[in-house]
Amino acid sequence: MAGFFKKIFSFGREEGKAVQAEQAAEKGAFAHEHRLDEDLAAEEGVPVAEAASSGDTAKGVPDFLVDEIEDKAAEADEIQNDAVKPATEHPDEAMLAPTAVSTTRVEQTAAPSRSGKLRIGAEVEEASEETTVEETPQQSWLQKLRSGLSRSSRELGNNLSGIVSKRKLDDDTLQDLEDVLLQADLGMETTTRITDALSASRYGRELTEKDIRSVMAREVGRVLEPVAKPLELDLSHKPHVVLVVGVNGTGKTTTIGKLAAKLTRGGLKVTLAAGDTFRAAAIEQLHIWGERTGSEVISTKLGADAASLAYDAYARAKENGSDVVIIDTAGRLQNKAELMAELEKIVRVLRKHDNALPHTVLQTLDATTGQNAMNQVEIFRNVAGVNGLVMTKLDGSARGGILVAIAARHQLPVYFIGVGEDIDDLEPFEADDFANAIAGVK
Ligand SMILES: Nc1nc2c(ncn2[C@@H]2O[C@H](COP(=O)(O)OP(=O)(O)OP(=O)(O)O)[C@@H](O)[C@H]2O)c(=O)[nH]1
Repeated sequence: MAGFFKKIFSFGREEGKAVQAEQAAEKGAFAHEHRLDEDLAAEEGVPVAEAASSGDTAKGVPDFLVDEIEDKAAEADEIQNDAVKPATEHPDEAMLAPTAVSTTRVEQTAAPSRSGKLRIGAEVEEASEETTVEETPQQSWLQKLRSGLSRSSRELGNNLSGIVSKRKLDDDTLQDLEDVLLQADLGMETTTRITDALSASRYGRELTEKDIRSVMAREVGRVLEPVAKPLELDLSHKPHVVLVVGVNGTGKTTTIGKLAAKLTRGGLKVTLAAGDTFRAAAIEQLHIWGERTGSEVISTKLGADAASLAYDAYARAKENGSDVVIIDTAGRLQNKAELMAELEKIVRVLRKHDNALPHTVLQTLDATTGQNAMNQVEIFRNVAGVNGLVMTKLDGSARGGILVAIAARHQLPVYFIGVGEDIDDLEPFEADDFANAIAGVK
């Protein structure tokens, strides 16, 4: 037995150990029957030219992505056992009429009232609450990140050793290096930064793999540093509304659960809205997260209007005094145009309450999908006004280079990374740790 101090308002990586025993018991409760190995994001390399010839039906959405999501929706429909009904289209007035909303009410321990701005990921307060939870040896999040990114780093190493063996840095070496860095999904901007920095300091001199890795870590760190920001919740407009969007299977619901756990442990009152009305399992999954985190869950029947549910959830969260309401959304509908229309509608309808809603639009990206994640950001940013990212599955066979390319292109804050399926596996994003892991620098 080992006692330790539980940090109540830290929202960081230290707290959370106190629920390990509970997690262990609950682990496995999630069937994950909807694991989407073949989600849209896995389909990489769709030629833009080929796709450009198809019709575009959603505002600001490249045609090839319309096709991709439509294809995935068709595939998913075949394998899905859920009895899916089409989302009903309501005129706005009808939509705002009361709907059959169900809630899971959960006993919450009395939480201190919070106000002002809170940074999620930073320590806010520490309490000396002794716990008696057995500490089980666990991989640290950094180990998980490193092992997740080891594939990227190992591939890079193999390619680099071919380039640098007994060669002085010349134009050919720089060209080879550029190819290797682009293959690692780092994107042209960051690749050029790295080759320019090496050229400036080592042109004509012998170059080792270690030299390249250390310049790479430094330059990637510089690209990531501006986007590594903690999520800020402004509780002056209680509840702070977080809309979570992303392609199916990228980890929206799981991330919502993990985030709710951080917030409730920090003394905040959270309401969850099951806005993925397309899939019964998603609604069920959110209810389980609600129970685990002591959050009230607002849901409705399968196939019901998601915008209406979001509208009702906000009203309920205001009524129940929530600090934060987190809204799940579908990652897939019958087709891509519908998905985009639904997201636009959720935003439009939420704004009937308050034009500033939603305050935060988080997009989840699956780190194992590589280049396609860039396309996903382009789409969801246009349609849903994404203003922050979470990269999930960095513990898996991650292809983390794309996060660097996305940071360089979009400069959207990366609030968290997902490093596992457990409740504690959501970590604040830290630029240097990530840069070192991807460059394979200790
Ligand atoms: N290894 C790992 N798995 C994760 C992580 N985040 C989510 N997952 C898993 O990824 C799968 C999909 O996660 P969900 O949260 O259901 O994804 P979603 O985006 O809500 O999917 P839809 O409801 O289909 O739109 C589940 O099996 C999760 O447990 C992570 O950081 N690491």
